Amino acid sequence: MKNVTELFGSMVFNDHVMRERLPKSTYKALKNCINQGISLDLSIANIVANAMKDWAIEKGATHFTHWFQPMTGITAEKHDSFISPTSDGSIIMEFSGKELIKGEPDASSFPSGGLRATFEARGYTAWDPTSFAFIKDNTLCIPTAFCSYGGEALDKKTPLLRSMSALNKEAIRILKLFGHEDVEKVLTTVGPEQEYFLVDKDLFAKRKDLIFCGRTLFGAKPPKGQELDDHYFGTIKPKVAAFMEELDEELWKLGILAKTEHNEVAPGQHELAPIFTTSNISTDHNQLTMEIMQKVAKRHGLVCLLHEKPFAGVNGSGKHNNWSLSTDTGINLLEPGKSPEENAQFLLFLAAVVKAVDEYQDLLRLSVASAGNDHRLGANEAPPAIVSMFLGEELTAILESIEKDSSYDKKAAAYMEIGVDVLPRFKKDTTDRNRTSPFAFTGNKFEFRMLGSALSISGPNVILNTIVAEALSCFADQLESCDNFQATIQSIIKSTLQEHKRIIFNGNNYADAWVKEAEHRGLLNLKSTPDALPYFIAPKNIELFTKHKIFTESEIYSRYEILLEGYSKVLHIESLTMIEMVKKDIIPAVVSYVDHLTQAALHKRALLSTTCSCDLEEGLINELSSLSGCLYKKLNALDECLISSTFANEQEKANYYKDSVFPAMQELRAVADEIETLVGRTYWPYPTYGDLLFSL
Ligand SMILES: NC(=O)CC[C@H](N)C(=O)O
Repeated sequence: MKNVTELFGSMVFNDHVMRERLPKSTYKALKNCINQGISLDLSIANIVANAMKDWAIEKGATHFTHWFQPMTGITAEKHDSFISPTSDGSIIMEFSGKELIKGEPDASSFPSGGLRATFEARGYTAWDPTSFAFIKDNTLCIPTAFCSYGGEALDKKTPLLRSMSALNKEAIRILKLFGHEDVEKVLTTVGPEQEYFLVDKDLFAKRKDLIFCGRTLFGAKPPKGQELDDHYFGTIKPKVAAFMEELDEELWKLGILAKTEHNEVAPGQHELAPIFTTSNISTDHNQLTMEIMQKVAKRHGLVCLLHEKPFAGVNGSGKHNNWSLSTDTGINLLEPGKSPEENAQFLLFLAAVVKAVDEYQDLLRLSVASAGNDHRLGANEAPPAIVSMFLGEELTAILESIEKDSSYDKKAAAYMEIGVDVLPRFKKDTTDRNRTSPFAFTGNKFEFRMLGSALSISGPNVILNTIVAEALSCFADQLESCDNFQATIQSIIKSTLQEHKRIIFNGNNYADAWVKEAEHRGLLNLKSTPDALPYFIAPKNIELFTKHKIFTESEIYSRYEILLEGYSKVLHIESLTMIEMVKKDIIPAVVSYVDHLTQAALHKRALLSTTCSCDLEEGLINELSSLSGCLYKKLNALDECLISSTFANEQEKANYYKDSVFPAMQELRAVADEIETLVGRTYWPYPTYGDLLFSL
């Protein structure tokens, strides 16, 4: 029996360890820097670094690294040992404050989107003391931000921290008006539900598409998929349970709040949900969770697929981002209150989210845009590409009553004397969860469901924090200069509803009627990544980001370029993989099988002359010959698509991949999948969908 309380955080230089190991004054100074966001004095950093090193060495560490999140969407690390030579030929183990605070990795091979000239290859990593250092693979990892020589953010952490501080600033303005003088900080919190697939390692190794692209590029539909709904919450198979047990242990050691695990809807699909924590730590933890899932899976003879749509025809994998706001005094600002005054505050924050989501639906959409997620959105329990909000019937009715100046219900009358007469008291929303909604209110938080499973949660949370900060800032401007606080709140909520209620939709987001209705309401329907990304550089969005100091204009352009480039590159790699699979494996398989059938027919004929029927062989030979002719044509068409012309810019290139390359890939796949259904098992070069999905 493991002692989970002892295990938990045992590899983290957390607050508990700091208090234990640092001199009181150093601890206090460090905490002060963390809380106030000010930089650490070198003399203090030296003491912290030394204590960290001693602690890490005791735990078996030999190296340290600045652990950062470049714009690849994954993490990066460069290990340095603690050794330092002495004059007598031996070594001592050293780690200085300077090494803790700042690193200078060569940044030249990370995507920078033009932010870093090649002659300025250096980048800086700077310690983020709001996220604890930890030990992974005998290396002390120091969470850091990563920026260019000129100071521009080259990573995913820096903008997230900036967005958290923007939201803090604006939320505090509002809270002061409500009399919360004791609140010093408002933090955004996130709990990301991580979905993933597990497949057998040996089967994985036989599929180039899984190896190179993380998803199947071919595969005929198996006789059984998820039709019977028998996998969702089903008994966890022993092999998977053993994986989950070790995964939990590894995550707990790193202080990751792994809480819930279950089988998901698709066969072979699972989910791990942590307890929420501040957005910054949650983002670090989610990156670690994805990394450790993949490592632990290998130790169990499995491969963990984080792709958003590894298999066509069954559910994809998402990462539902449960987002909320809370104060350092412990108030969840998205929790409906018990009194009308509390509800006035709640409804104001809610209105800010409504305004934010409607005004910046383009940014929310593009924050989840990737080649992988394009396959997922709009089907199999994943939300569609049209951003809308689900508030549930009760909350919607309350907001409507405010908008129309009508009483919500009779019970509300009891609270009229308080002066916020149409801001009634109400219970937590109890309506059913709507799985098709991209952005659903779930009682005391919003579940942003559009995120794909492989995505760093940084991007979507940067957007969420920033757009809500902007809405709160508008409200604060009005409230700070008004004469009648309560009347102004009411009018803000009312006008917000009038202007933005088009974004609220509680119905079925999959229905064709919704697509039409959404269009009628003027909502965006950005179906693909290249359709969504240009909104990054829309003037209103540049203004938003620069106003709140989230991104400079050049940082915005760099991200836009990187994302576009990433999209085209993924499709290019997928196309090349398809071509290789068809040429090297699928064609030889069909040819052999047809030859086998031909030989069989010839042998029959030789033995029994014309009396024997060769209908089966002839039928299959004919069918396969015609399909393989078609396959060859589609293969050449895709091949030709890739001998591309030059493009004026990355947008044009991404559009080309979407409009020309992608359809050619789909057409090639369709023919190959049909061929797969006809070719004998021993001839087919790959494990089938049935093998992959039901192997554990
Ligand atoms: N049951 C569920 O929550 C399914 C979610 C779904 N897998 C998605 O892609 O978002």
